[in-house]
Amino acid sequence: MTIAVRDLNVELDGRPVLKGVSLEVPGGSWTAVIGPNGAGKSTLLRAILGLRPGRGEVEVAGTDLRTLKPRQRARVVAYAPQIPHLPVGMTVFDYTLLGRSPYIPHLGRESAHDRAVASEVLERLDLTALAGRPLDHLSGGERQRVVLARALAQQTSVLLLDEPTTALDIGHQQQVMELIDQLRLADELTVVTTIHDLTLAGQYADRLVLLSEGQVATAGPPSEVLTATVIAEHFDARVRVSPGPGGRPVLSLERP
Ligand SMILES: Nc1ncnc2c1ncn2[C@@H]1O[C@H](COP(=O)(O)OP(=O)(O)OP(=O)(O)O)[C@@H](O)[C@H]1O
Repeated sequence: MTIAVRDLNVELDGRPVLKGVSLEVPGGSWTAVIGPNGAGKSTLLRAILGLRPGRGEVEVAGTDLRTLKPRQRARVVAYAPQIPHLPVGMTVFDYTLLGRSPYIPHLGRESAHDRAVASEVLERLDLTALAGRPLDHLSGGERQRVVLARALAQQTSVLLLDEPTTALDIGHQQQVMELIDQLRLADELTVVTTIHDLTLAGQYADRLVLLSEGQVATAGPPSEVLTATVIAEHFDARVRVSPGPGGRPVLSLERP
């Protein structure tokens, strides 16, 4: 499912946060939205989801998600927010099962299939041992994977993930990124992630979109976007960029 954003402008508290943003994410591809703190990355994800009103067009497979009811929307797009609301006392399994809500009839109960999907997702994310644990008894990284589990349990064609790896150790970062990539290839998922780890973004995404002060500063394949000059200009950081696996750029910080 293609995502198309055209000339999107979003104001929050009367302040322009996104200014004339346009981007096209082809179906089955992975786009990483990068940029400094406060650039508007999370706002862009929420606008695609239809949760931030704005001027301009946002379409997923030709449909403006703002015109859909929440249940319909949740069958098309799954969203893992950066700071999720986690119900106190709810177990990991029940929280993951919430991802099946769009498929459960009103006043109905989840089916054996819904429970099987939730179990399978927990297994793939290495969370089976925590299934009965309350959410408030988890570490930050465990909680982050559970939020991703809930999103994956929705089995949508589009995944919007806001900083899915920030709290994860290096092994779980790799596991989560590999899993997203496998799902993308196997099920032709369209993925948009915000991500601060630029090397990780460059290793997995087909395309990077660099937001700066609410505007698209540059967009393209990782090797074109992740240059020392671009990073210095927009992040005020000194980095060395060397070719990594498959020619994809690897960044290392250089002390001034
Ligand atoms: N609900 C809100 N009301 C008013 N301003 C907001 C709101 N949410 C975010 N902002 C402002 O909008 C700008 C963009 O915020 P956003 O969260 O989209 O940035 P970001 O690029 O995701 O940042 P970060 O990398 O720090 O997560 C920031 O200046 C922020 O202070």
